Amino acid sequence: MSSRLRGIDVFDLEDTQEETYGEQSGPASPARHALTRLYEQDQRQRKNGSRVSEQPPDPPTKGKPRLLLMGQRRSGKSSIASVVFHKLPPSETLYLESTARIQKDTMPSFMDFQVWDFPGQIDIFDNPTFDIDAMFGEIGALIWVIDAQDDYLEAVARLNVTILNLQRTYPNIKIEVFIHKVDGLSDDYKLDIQRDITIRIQDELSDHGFENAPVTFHLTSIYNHSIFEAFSKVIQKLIPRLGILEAMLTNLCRTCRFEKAYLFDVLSKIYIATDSEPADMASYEICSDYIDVIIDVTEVYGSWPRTQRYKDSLEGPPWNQKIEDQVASVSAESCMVLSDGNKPIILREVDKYLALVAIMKEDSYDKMPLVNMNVEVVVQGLKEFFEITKPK
Ligand SMILES: Nc1nc2c(ncn2[C@@H]2O[C@H](COP(=O)(O)OP(=O)(O)OP(=O)(O)O)[C@@H](O)[C@H]2O)c(=O)[nH]1
Repeated sequence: MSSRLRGIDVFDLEDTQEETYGEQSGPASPARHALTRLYEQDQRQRKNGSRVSEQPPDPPTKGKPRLLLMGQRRSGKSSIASVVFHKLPPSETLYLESTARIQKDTMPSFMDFQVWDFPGQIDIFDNPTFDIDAMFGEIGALIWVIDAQDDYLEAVARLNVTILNLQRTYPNIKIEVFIHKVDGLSDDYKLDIQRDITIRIQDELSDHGFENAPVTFHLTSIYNHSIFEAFSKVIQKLIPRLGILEAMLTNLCRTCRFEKAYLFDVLSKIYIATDSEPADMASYEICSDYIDVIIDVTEVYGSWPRTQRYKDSLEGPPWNQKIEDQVASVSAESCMVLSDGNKPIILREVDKYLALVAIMKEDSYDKMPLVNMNVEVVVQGLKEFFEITKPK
């Protein structure tokens, strides 16, 4: 087993005896077990040149996973894509023009997915020029956007036709219904709409013999974090072995006494995993806003590349060690702590796309060196996870 993987051992703040890296003597955590199994499986696979599969994940996709945004005209598809993936301020979506042709966007992110924005007026099943197989063959998820502030009966009817057409040939396609523009609607009204739409879709599907079609509903708006939360849930379904990531974060929270930890895709601010405590909007918002603070600060002050001379002086006497061996985090500049009230927040870059953000409890602050060490160990584990699970 590689030393890096062995480093998945984390150090409990309760037990300050265990402050050195090394073999863990006590019982291993579920995350460690899972990652070890995954690692060994990967080693076997490399040796045999074949895939050894204990629990087969979703069928591998050849290209980049694709998210298709569909729905009626003016339902808000382009606004969603622009706000989430291009940082357009929500108020500026008022000036977006209607989409005339399919917009294909490749998102540079930890999993390099594509977002296709369909014009509302197109009915792909009515139009023989569309190659349905090329479109849906390697799809990650179909996101159907319904304008909750408008009459939605026609949108629901079109969605039903689409699901029925797809279920016969592509039964595994994940269908995500965004009941959108719910800002300004009362909580009771939102839930009434969601219930009504859900019943209409499920009744239609069961009339045609599809009882358990994979359809999920989300209440969304571009004017708050709900759209990011919904995309997070959609993307998480595309991550193979998400449970391992969640177990690693849960373990980190337990050992460092963090209240909540999120693994973020920094560009889109979608969170791709969190610990097992229930995710609440407030903690997501504060962690996501904190990423903005860090990005803004970096934009103002720039990153801080060390000159070779400075590096040589740091690595020389009295330390006589490589910088990487001297600090807990190689990219120490992105490891910062801010205090929000009495709860510090820690952000640690994982790679150029991902960052780990956690809300700490008050009393964990005085054990910062140990916290840093645990975070570093988990970050190395995360890197290893993505190395092993990335499509080959
Ligand atoms: N209140 C509110 N308005 C929204 C929201 N999302 C989008 N809109 C508005 O809805 C209008 C239509 O948005 P678009 O993104 O152009 O809709 P579209 O689905 O791409 O439309 P087509 O390109 O014609 O298919 C714009 O004026 C947006 O500002 C939302 O969450 N809440």
